[in-house]
Amino acid sequence: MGNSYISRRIASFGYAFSGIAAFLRSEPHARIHALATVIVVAAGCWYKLSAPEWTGIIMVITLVWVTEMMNTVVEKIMDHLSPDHHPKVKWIKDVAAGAVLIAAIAAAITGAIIFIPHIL
Ligand SMILES: Nc1ncnc2c1ncn2[C@@H]1O[C@H](COP(=O)(O)OP(=O)(O)OP(=O)(O)O)[C@@H](O)[C@H]1O
Repeated sequence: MGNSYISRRIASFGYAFSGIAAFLRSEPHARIHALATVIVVAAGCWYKLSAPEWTGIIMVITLVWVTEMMNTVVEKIMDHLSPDHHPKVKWIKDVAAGAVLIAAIAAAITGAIIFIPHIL
């Protein structure tokens, strides 16, 4: 029983990693986020950010990735369940996109607060 529980948990990790790979393969947005993440992490190493600064950067990078992935999931669900144009679908997709926008604004402000003093 213990072994099968562990095998199921390992399989779940496999599905989660294949989900991340599928997101990167199918969504051009995801590749832009990946490039932006690499640039921000490289800049963080270059400016030798402190532990609290890294924590802030990692939190907002995560927030942007998670909201973008959930927004994509919402879009795919709605396109699958309701391919026709519908005001309720518009509301759902617009609110999901709004969540991504909030995360992106928070990331831009946090990035500015952390990096501008280093650059100056
Ligand atoms: N079935 C629909 N019914 C009503 N409005 C829709 C529908 N599909 C899309 N829209 C409108 O078009 C906008 C864009 O939707 P879409 O699914 O094309 O996402 P997108 O912003 O192009 O995302 P991506 O570029 O990641 O594909 C939605 O936010 C919504 O306002």
